[in-house]
Amino acid sequence: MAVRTGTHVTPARSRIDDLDTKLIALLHERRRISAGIQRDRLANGGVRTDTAREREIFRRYRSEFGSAGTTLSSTVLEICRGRLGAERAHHAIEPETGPLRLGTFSFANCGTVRWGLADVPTETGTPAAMAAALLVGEVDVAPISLVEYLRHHDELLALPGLAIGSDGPVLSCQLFTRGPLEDLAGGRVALGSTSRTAALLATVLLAEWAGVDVEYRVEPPVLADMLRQADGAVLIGDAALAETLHPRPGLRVHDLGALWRDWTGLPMVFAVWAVRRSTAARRPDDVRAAHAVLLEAAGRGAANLADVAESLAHNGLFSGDELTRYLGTLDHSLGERQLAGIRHFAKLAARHGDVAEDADLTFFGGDA
Ligand SMILES: C=C(O[C@@H]1C=C(C(=O)O)C=C[C@H]1O)C(=O)O
Repeated sequence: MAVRTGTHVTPARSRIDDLDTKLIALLHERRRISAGIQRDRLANGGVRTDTAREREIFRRYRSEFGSAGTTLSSTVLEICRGRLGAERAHHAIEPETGPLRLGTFSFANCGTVRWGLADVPTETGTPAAMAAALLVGEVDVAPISLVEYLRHHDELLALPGLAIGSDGPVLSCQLFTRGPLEDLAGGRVALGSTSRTAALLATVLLAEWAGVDVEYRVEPPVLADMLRQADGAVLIGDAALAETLHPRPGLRVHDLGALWRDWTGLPMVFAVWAVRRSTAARRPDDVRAAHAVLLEAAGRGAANLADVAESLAHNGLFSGDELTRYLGTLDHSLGERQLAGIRHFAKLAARHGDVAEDADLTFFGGDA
């Protein structure tokens, strides 16, 4: 189908539409074939999926497209065989020895921990890529979006004392609109595809606090494109921070951490650190050691925020002062108030149908 801009059809756009049509048809075909293979595997007494094979697929996409390839392959697999199910955790491929593989987010929100980790090798990626890597066993201990944790709570354990959140403004989980929130009623909000928690928080806040009914669409996290088709947009990470520190004229920036605290009086936790239950059961001492390394790294980073900020400023996106302010705003703690925030959010999330009623945090070591 051709797309019209003004009165004339753009040939390049119509080629893109053709390609999307073909990609969608290919995905349908892939899903049909995959369903047949899954049926055969189950009929022969096997499990529905083959983790080694899926890892091969992840690697292939990753070698083509980097961390976006990991996200893409996890989405392709999700379309073809359903969500990552409990059965796969038991089949994640895990080395029995050697150091556990640590993950962090590529965003500045992990800057403090990354700086503290210094030479400890880590994998970095977007929250979506890290969630996929943790669930399929490509990393062992990594931060994960709170919503992804809650969706997979029966496969994961959270690490005590470490999170990514805020007790008030967060600066990097934002809803951008042209007018007041009430004006969104009956309109459309684009949700950046890198986000799970902020996206769900925005939908909860708009429905339950602002009382507006809105249509949602997941879009690539590029603000200008998102707002071309929608009245509001949710962004996270460095892109959100940049659009907050240097706002576009005419746009209103609603800080989701601040809205949540105004509404509930509680801090918001956007991500926690987690380990697969299977890894925790098989290598408890190694997980304990990795946990200690992470807590120490976070502490060392927090005690040297100006240096952390300088190291991050080298990428040229933000100044050292901006980063010092941002890193000081983030809350990496996971105490009683943060847990109360998580539980309150989990209840609201369940009401909106995105996480199970019984989803809760279970901690490695059995405490908070
Ligand atoms: C504070 C942040 O929290 C994050 C928000 C996430 C989400 O919305 O799913 C996931 C991980 C964190 O990166 C941020 O993105 O800056």
